[in-house]
Amino acid sequence: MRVVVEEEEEEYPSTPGKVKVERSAAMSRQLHRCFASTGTLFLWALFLVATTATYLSFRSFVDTSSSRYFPASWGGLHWERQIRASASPRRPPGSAEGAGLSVLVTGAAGFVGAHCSLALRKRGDGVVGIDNFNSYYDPSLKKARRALLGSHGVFVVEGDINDGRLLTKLFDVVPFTHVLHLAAQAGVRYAMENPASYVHSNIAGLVSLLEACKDADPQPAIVWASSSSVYGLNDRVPFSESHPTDQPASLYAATKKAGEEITHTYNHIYGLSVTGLRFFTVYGPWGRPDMAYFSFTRNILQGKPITVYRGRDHVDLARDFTYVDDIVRGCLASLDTAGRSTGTGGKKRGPAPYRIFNLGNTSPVTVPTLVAILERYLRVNAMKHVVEMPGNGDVPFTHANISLAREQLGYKPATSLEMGLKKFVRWYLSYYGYNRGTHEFNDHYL
Ligand SMILES: O=C(O)[C@H]1O[C@H](OP(=O)(O)OP(=O)(O)OC[C@H]2O[C@@H](n3ccc(=O)[nH]c3=O)[C@H](O)[C@@H]2O)[C@H](O)[C@@H](O)[C@@H]1O
Repeated sequence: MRVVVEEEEEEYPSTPGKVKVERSAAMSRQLHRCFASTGTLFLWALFLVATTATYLSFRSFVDTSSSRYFPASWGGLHWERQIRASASPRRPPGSAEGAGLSVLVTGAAGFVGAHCSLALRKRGDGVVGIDNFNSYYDPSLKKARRALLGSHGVFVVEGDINDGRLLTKLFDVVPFTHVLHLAAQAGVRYAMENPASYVHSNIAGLVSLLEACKDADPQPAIVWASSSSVYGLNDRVPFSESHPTDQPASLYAATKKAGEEITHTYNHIYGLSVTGLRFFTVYGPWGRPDMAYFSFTRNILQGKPITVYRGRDHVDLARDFTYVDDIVRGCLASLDTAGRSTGTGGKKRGPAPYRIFNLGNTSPVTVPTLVAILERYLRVNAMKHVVEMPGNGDVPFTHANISLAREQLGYKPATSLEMGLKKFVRWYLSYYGYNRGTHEFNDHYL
């Protein structure tokens, strides 16, 4: 305050004689002050520009961080037209099954994803797929599945479910009625080699997808793939949905169990309709090369040994192997009975369904029996290395109780392992070709 008063006195001198000298001194002081204040202003301006630039670049980082990690192979008017066309239901007017669904299928170039997408398309539903075509197993098989889907009018976007911008865009372009979420890092034993990939796909990817779903308007109903592995060390058989699932035996199982809890949260807070399906060792044509039935077939045909795990006390391992067509019927029935999500704009408007079902075959078969069936169809004896099951996340057996799915979904598995493997082997030979000079194929059984 004092300083201001003194300055005012200097600017307006009370003694006229002193004016000239004092004025020039004052002017120089004023100039100096002016420069000083311009300097301050300049500094402030610089500071503001820098802050704005930092803010803008932060915003643009937040906005585009996903596209930095996921190079954009999507977008544009043509792309949007393809998405809309693929998502449009084509059921005949007045169809008994209603107007048709519009389904976003994640993991559409995967084994179950491709089968479900085709089945949905064949009955007239709209389907858009998304898949990141990762190299967990041969991506050329995924591309072949995509080509098959393309020939039936199903468009598959190459992208990752962790790419929030892509998901938001998809929901902007299409008001999907349902999401069939099958994208995941699968495989029980691989989790020891690459644990981060399970967290990336099965946890972070799931949350990213749920975020997009809860923000979408309308919110879709979600049907997604959990796993029989959530039963972990449970030894009550057959496995029922009411049994505890708090003792997973692998990180894979733990991420699927976490998925069940995470989806429950989104159902509770945002009113998303959620159906979790516990698949039991799904197999069939166009299957996954990392699974035992597939890799055994390949090795047997190539004359390479196979490793057969055995449980403690020489007890054979057993699985409730479930044929893919049965699983597809369970998935479609789940979509049809899902019930609506209730939220809009991220806000819950009322309670929404939260369901969990086992989808198994209800008749476990031992691994040696699986091998024997393959040997019979392939007419080649396998070179078997029988080793004790390593402590790598495997469980000794699985067996589904499917009463709940039967009652609520009308689910009724219809394919025995014998029948299903016959179809698988036929597909395998037609897809990969067969060297008749080396191994004669047993047509009698096929
Ligand atoms: O039911 C499920 O939820 C799971 O089913 C399969 O997991 P898994 O049952 O372990 O299927 P495979 O990897 O095909 O193994 C089948 C059986 O063959 C045995 N096996 C596997 C590989 C091998 O080299 N030797 C061998 O004896 C396994 O121990 C197991 O008992 C899938 O790989 C999982 O993605 C899925 O979630």
